[in-house]
Amino acid sequence: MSAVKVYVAGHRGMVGSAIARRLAARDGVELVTRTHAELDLTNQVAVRSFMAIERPDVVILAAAKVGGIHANNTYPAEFIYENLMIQGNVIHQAFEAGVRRLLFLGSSCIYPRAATQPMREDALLTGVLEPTNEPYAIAKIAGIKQCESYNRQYGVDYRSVMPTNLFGPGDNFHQKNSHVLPALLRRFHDAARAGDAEVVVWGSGAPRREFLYVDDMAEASLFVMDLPAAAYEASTQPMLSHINVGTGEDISIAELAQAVARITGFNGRIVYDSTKPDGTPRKLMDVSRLAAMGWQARTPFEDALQQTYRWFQENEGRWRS
Ligand SMILES: NC(=O)C1=CN([C@@H]2O[C@H](COP(=O)(O)OP(=O)(O)OC[C@H]3O[C@@H](n4cnc5c(N)ncnc54)[C@H](OP(=O)(O)O)[C@@H]3O)[C@@H](O)[C@H]2O)C=CC1
Ligand SMILES: C[C@H]1O[C@H](OP(=O)(O)OP(=O)(O)OC[C@H]2O[C@@H](n3cnc4c(=O)[nH]c(N)nc43)[C@H](O)[C@@H]2O)[C@@H](O)[C@@H](O)C1=O
Repeated sequence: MSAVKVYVAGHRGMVGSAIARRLAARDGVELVTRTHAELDLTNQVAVRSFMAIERPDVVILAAAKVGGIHANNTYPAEFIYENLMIQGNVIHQAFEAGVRRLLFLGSSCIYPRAATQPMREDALLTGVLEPTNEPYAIAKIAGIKQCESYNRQYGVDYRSVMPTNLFGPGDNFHQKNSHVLPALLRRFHDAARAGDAEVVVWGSGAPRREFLYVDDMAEASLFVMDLPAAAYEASTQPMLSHINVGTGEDISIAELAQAVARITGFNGRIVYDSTKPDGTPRKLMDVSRLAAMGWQARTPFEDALQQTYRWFQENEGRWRS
């Protein structure tokens, strides 16, 4: 039997690399990858030519313009333009090249800012989005709807998973553009090493977030991708094809800061900078649909935090330039 050819878009990113590692360990999989420098996914002609030549059997779309609250709020044009282009090109050109199965990675920010907690899949398009990341969320919603539209019109099998906030080895530890967890690991680590008296955390500390370890996310992605078509369809309602991925548990940013202080050995004061935005007050996923299908997160938060911190310490150099 010939190998299944799987193209992972974004294979050097945090999630894409975790997915690629799992796929590489599987028998019967031929992994296809291109770096950003080799293939700019915003370039329609290049993506068309790549798909026509490679003709993968399956596409996993983990490439995107990604960042935390500051990056989303500061570069909204890049977040909407690049994500719409990447998705539009990859999904459409995959279809043109005969790809029958595709997995699109969205985000929990697709749900309204004031969505009932925990957020069920059918909360989509029921209210106003969080302003700090609306352009990114609109692009992600368009990605879900593009997959649904091709399924409806052409009978292909394009699936969507909506991850909660992710973290782990390979994360982005940029001082401003990263998400909160890597940002705090770095800041508290630096403060502990320098013997600083205090560390500043953005916002009020009150917002609540749900954090999923990237290896669990990679496992969930392949779990959803591998489901037989009937099982996937049965789990989704018509016009509601996306599936939440998370732990089903959240913590406040203040609790996160305390956990990071513990792990990095910081004993000083934690102060809150109220000039920085809080963003969505709470983003807790309802993960009952995925649980009913047979998957749940398994890496304990403290273990995952330790592993991420270890990875940061081993790779610190790349963030110091
Ligand atoms: N991290 C998180 O907390 C969450 C992530 N997600 C989603 O999961 C997916 C993966 O995110 P994550 O791994 O964290 O992100 P990363 O930033 O770590 O990885 C994104 C990857 O996409 C590549 N990429 C970006 N733009 C282009 C382009 N124009 N052409 C080719 N490649 C490109 C990047 O390459 P390069 O670095 O070389 O530019 C990188 O390899 C995304 O869809 C994201 O929206 C959803 C919820 C939460
Ligand atoms: C995954 C998700 O990520 C983004 O949304 P977000 O959850 O709001 O992202 P965040 O991780 O950057 O912040 C979470 C909370 O934490 C607070 N916070 C404290 N101190 C720091 C800090 O130092 N850095 C950051 N980034 N946040 C901090 C921050 O003020 C906020 O209250 C989306 O834009 C979009 O990308 C998306 O889908």
